[in-house]
Amino acid sequence: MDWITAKEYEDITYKKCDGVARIAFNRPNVRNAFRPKTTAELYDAFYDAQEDTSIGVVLLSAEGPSTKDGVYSFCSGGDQNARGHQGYVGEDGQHRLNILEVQRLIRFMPKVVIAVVPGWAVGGGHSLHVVCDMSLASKEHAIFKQTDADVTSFDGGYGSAYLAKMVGQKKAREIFFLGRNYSAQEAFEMGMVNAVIPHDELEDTAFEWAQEILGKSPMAIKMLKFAMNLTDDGMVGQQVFAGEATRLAYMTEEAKEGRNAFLEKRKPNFEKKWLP
Ligand SMILES: CC(C)(COP(=O)(O)OP(=O)(O)OC[C@H]1O[C@@H](n2cnc3c(N)ncnc32)[C@H](O)[C@@H]1OP(=O)(O)O)[C@@H](O)C(=O)NCCC(=O)NCCSC(=O)CCC(=O)c1ccccc1C(=O)O
Repeated sequence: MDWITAKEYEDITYKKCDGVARIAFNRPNVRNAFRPKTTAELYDAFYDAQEDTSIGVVLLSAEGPSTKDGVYSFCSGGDQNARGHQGYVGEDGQHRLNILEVQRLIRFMPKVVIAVVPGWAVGGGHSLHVVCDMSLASKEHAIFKQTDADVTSFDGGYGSAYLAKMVGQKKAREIFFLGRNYSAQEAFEMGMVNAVIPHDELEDTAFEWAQEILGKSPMAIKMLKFAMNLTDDGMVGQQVFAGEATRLAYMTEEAKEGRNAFLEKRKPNFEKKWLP
């Protein structure tokens, strides 16, 4: 693959190649924990990928391993060193909880987002893989773990409630209440990982999955993602789906007549096309 750096950041890497964007955590020595700078950079890169019409699939991955001990990680959640009294403290001294904005962008963007999990996926890092459309995990190194209840944190949205839709209520409660480690194979058997891949093939496989998706109809993929989100996302899910339906309606002759009639200050002529 001929990855081209799309933008330079401090806490993440951001590259593009053949319709695929790869956004990767780049703090491997702290198991890719995120601080406010990281979440701001993630949001910026995801937004760029959303707006780039040449991009259809985004891989959320991670650089590594740690130069300290050779351990691989996807993300270990919020950086506990940056955690202050009311959130995570950025360089400007403000306390923020803005990983949830990143989650919403992943959830609502009209492109497929695949979590590529090379190692630890823990706490808020676990929630991030849950909110992605699909997850691929390293056979040898991926470990899934929820530590929220150890550090008085609780992702009460996609990280837990949506996880429960995925793996079932009893299993989701076990994951959160006991905080155990689960292998890639166990995560696959629970239904929260799509495939277990030999570590050396993980990134190539993710790229191949992305290329398969890119061969499909962009409109159909987008509408399918939004349709599958809809029932779990309530009125916002309906809004996102209906927004795309409105775009489709705009493309009809009927919509053009409505717009033209307004601009020409006349009554619209909809030609009585009430389809059965
Ligand atoms: C991930 C571990 C299980 C890995 O264990 P191990 O392999 O033994 O490595 P360690 O020796 O523990 O770690 C190596 C090195 O990394 C540092 N480190 C690891 N994780 C973090 C972290 N999260 N923050 C800061 N530093 C970290 C560790 O200190 C070591 O450093 P050395 O200097 O080398 O000693 C294990 O590391 C582990 O359990 N990590 C902590 C996992 C955790 O509890 N994460 C936080 C969960 S809460 C969360 O993620 C916030 C969620 C959230 O963001 C949110 C939720 C709801 C609403 C809003 C928000 C929001 O926006 O904030």
